[in-house]
Amino acid sequence: MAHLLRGLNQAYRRSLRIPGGPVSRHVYPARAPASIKSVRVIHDSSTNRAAVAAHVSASPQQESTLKTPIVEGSAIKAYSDTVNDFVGVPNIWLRDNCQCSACVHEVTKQRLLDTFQIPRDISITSAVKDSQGVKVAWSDGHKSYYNDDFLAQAALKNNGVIRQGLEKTTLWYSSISDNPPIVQYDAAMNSNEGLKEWLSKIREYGFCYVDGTPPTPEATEQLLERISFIRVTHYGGFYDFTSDLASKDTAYTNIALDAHTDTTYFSDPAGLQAFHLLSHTAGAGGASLLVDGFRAAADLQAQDPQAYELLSRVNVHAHASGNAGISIQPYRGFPVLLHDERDGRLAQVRWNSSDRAGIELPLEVVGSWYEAAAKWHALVSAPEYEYWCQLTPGRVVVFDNWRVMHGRSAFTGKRRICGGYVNRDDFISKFKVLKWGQEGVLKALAVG
Ligand SMILES: C[N+](C)(C)CCCC[C@H](N)C(=O)O
Ligand SMILES: O=C(O)CCC(=O)C(=O)O
Repeated sequence: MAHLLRGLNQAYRRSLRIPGGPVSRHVYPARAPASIKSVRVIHDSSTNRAAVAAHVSASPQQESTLKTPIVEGSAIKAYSDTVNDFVGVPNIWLRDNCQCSACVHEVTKQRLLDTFQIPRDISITSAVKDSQGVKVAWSDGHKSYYNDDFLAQAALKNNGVIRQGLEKTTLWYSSISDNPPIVQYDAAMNSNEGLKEWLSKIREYGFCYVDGTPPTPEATEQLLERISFIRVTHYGGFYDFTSDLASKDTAYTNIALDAHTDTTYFSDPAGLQAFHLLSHTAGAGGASLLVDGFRAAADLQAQDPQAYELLSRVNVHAHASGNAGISIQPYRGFPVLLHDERDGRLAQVRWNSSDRAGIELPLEVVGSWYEAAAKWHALVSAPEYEYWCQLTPGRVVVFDNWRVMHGRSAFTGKRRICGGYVNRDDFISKFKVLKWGQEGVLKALAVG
């Protein structure tokens, strides 16, 4: 066995070009980011499991925890949570990120400054600290002002919080059925506060119902457009479908669909997906399935780190080839568990056995991927992970297609569902501007 593992290991590492030792992945960063406020154990009554949810309080470094920058002569220093000390802010970076109206277009927020006209030996001729920030005079004659909270984030690792629109994360099992996240249609439609609450719940739980939605395609489409425009694909834009194979995909049939994420065949899978069951007549079945992929990933990582690593490192290809003249594939393969290279967080689950194409491993070792994938499949198809729900007219489910898998039971009769996809970046954009305001988001651009 040992020689087999060694051989597998060598072939596997060759194929993955992993230098040196094992790469361990974390659903959450190895180090608790400075912003972690609490780790709360949630006792899941139905399975008596202690489900640990690391509550990453994703608000940017609270003002109170941000460390005010230091001015020493003509040097400006920002606090680094890598070295736990203040470090010098490079002049070229600081000059390039001047926010004045000559350097940044006041309306478009785009850089007007020609970065490559900045003298390579640019220096600070004077730096004066006031209660809000630092006034800087440059050797090229330019004058800048930098807010404290801008400089305070400059050398922090976890600045992806705003960029990613990170919210606290609550992982769940099937017992989420006891108390699923719900908002009301009127609130989501009529106020930004209601819209923010809805998106915040999707960010926290990976899905949220919108109850009280008029059972029409028009109302459903308007609801989704509160978030952003609906993504058009080879299925069209806003979809209203039944089991008539109008599009050549098994979604347009009445067979059962195992837990999966959609559009794994796009380089950029849809960010949000929505379903609104408008009617189901003369038949039965067609229950909906949701599974928290981040919950399953956290448990796989704890139970079988090697399987987790394989699924995090081995690229898998996908395709959509049913419609005439179409065979869509991403420009490269992607792992089932895709991590943010910057902070190690699990960023995306890509799981769809129906649409899977090649597995990027030498044929002689491809069995290792199947073994790891079988462990994943065993988790995500276990009753404690499967949240079965029966959609009804008026209850729209919107879920994060990068985290939550979905499926359905087989059905008979005429079943009509409508909904749509929203791009990931458009979803996050809407959420973070609602949460931190345009200014708060703009201030974080230069720091990661
Ligand atoms: C458009 N609508 C949602 C009705 C169907 C899309 C088909 C999804 C495809 N099986 C996939 O897994 O990506
Ligand atoms: O019909 C359903 O309930 C779900 C269909 C589905 O999984 C999909 O469209 O991706």
